Amino acid sequence: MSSCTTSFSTKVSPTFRKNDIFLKKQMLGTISFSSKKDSYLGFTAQTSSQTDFVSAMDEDCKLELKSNYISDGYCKELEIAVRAVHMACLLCQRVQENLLSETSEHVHSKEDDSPVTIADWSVQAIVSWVLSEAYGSNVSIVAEEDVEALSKASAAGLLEAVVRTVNECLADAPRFGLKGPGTDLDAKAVLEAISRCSLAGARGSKFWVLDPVDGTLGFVRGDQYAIALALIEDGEPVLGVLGCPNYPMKKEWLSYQNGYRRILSRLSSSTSESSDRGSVLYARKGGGRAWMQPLLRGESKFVWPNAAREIRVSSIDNPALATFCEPVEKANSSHSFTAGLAHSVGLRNQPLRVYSMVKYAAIARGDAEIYMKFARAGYKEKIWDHAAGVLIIEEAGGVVTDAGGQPLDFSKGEYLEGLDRGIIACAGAKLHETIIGAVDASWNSSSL
Ligand SMILES: Nc1ncnc2c1ncn2[C@@H]1O[C@H](COP(=O)(O)OS(=O)(=O)O)[C@@H](OP(=O)(O)O)[C@H]1O
Ligand SMILES: [Mg+2]
Ligand SMILES: [Mg+2]
Ligand SMILES: [Mg+2]
Repeated sequence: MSSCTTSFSTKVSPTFRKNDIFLKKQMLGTISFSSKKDSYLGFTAQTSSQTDFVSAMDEDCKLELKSNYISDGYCKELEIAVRAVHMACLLCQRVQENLLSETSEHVHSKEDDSPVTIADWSVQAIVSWVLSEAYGSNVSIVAEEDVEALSKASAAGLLEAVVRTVNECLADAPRFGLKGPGTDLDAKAVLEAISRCSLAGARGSKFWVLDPVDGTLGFVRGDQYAIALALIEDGEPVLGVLGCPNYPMKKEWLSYQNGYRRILSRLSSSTSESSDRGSVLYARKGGGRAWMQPLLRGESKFVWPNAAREIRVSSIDNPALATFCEPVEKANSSHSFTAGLAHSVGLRNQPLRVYSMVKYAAIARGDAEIYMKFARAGYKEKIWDHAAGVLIIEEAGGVVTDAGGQPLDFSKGEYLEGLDRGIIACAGAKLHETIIGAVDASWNSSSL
């Protein structure tokens, strides 16, 4: 992604021609004419910098493109977010391999008994540091982890491991076309980077949302997990990046359940296969397009830029042929309710139980058609568990709502307030309607 492509249309004089733009825009790379209907001209523009593009168009062409471009843009933000997530994926792969080989690393329990590891804190530090370098230390980020446990005197060894992991990862920054810190970050700088990501520190209507490791349980069990970064503006995700370090470009290994650990250890010892071990998905709001990149190999000389492939949701709309995903843990979503619902709509395939937002990735990539999550009454879904996945599915052609058919509301702080019963993501509107109808039909007789 050394440059960014954006599409838009604008009203111009009927005599305006493609060459008028080409002649004046050498600095922009290419602008190609896509359609001319009445007095509207469609463009696809490739540019390396949002600012160049906007100012050049204004100056030379006298077109009012500024607001158009900015609302369709997020070009620079996406570029940085994708690179930060790639770095985070490699960090997590290294930590997970260490966990699996049972050498050193620690898994801790939070107050709600959920796990947290050095990968969760380290990724949060990395992403926070990269975004702060790009946008200043006032950048607004809301993320899952805090530094309470890490700052205790008894956690000195843990903090040391996090600082070491962060610095190892930042040393790799130039491979991703990013500038590293020059000298290693000390513990204070790492703690600062982590604690900067708080709801209290999120100013204004535009902020980043980060789940440094989603599906930490899957991560510590040597299975699927994701790194999820999104940008929210005016209550809606406008950019989403999902790093899936154990979800290769090829889909086969996704459905390999019961024994993922063995697959992983084989992959890490095999150079040819490990080159296709993970993927990073991303999208910007409004373009109707989403992409996927292979993860760079940890040890190789392969450097940025990385090639991307466009992804699209599945075209299957017949429940009998569809596959549905759901959380692995019964405690996180009712398996009995979805089993009844699956039966009622004629879903025949076994549910694909996968940890983390990899479920959203599976729908966006066309590897499954339906994702359902019905948490127990009283549980409030967090924005970082959904923002990136929702946008990527929508831009890849899918539909995501609550069980009442309403869009998820990212405008009320840390939680998805007002969520009706559960979350339903589908490859298309027809399947979505079917599932929503079935939830209504079976809800009252359920014990949820
Ligand atoms: N009780 C309860 N109900 C519903 N959801 C909960 C619950 N507790 C936690 N969480 C959140 O679920 C996130 C993991 O979701 P998954 O879909 O990966 O679930 S599962 O691990 O496959 O069962 C997980 O995200 P991470 O903490 O990032 O792993 C939690 O935010
Ligand atoms: Mg967690
Ligand atoms: Mg999560
Ligand atoms: Mg998490």
